[in-house]
Amino acid sequence: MTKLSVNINKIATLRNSRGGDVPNVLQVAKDIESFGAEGITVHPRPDERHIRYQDVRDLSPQVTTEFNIEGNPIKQFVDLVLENKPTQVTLVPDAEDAITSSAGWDTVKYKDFLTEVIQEFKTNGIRTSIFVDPNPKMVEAAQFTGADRVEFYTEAFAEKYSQGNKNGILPYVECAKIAQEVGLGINAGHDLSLENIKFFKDNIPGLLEVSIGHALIAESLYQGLEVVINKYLSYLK
Ligand SMILES: CC(=O)[C@@H](O)[C@H](O)COP(=O)(O)O
Ligand SMILES: NCC(=O)COP(=O)(O)O
Repeated sequence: MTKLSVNINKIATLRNSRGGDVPNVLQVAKDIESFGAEGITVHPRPDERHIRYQDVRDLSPQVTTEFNIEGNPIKQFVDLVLENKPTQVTLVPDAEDAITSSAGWDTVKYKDFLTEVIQEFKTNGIRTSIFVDPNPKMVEAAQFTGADRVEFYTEAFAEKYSQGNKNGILPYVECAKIAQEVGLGINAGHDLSLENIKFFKDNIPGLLEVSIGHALIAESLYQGLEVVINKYLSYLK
């Protein structure tokens, strides 16, 4: 059984575009949970272009499923996570001006840094996961940071799959084996969608959790559009 954690960054993007409170991020998170999702993921970025630090504070006491906070562990992020004590923190090495996450950690080069931050989170009872490319060397070295899990960066798989190339799964299969051998739990995310999720899940043994945002929100828009348009039409008759 793989848990679905819904990334609600895009809900915050929509809200921020008008400066008001529609849609209400907290209410959407509660609804997502009531529809059966097993977790809520947020990825506050330093410019707060979508999820704001205050959203994290508001969500933290209200999320009743697994709360996963993702981000680059700069001081203000570490403080935010420690203040809110989510179920899981996922460390992502993204640049401040990154449009979205675009690479996993170099777990060899940043071993000491990651070990230190992870230790602090674990001491505070927070499960830790580190975002990694499907690179055997990086997954192997992740065990020495003390992380509980790795999150496979699935963009490369998703891109190949959308072009009809199913071989993009192979590095992930190899890395999943390594992760299991060295005792790391397996999460995955980035560009997973209704199109590719079943194939990914069926090929990755021990997949504990996926976090999905961009495609899931776009798919929800498409699948909800007809219902909503028909409601408007009925009121306009
Ligand atoms: C860690 C990761 O894979 C990201 O996909 C993510 O959390 C999405 O971030 P944005 O919503 O800022 O693109
Ligand atoms: N960790 C990945 C995530 O939270 C969502 O990524 P995406 O589905 O928005 O690409």
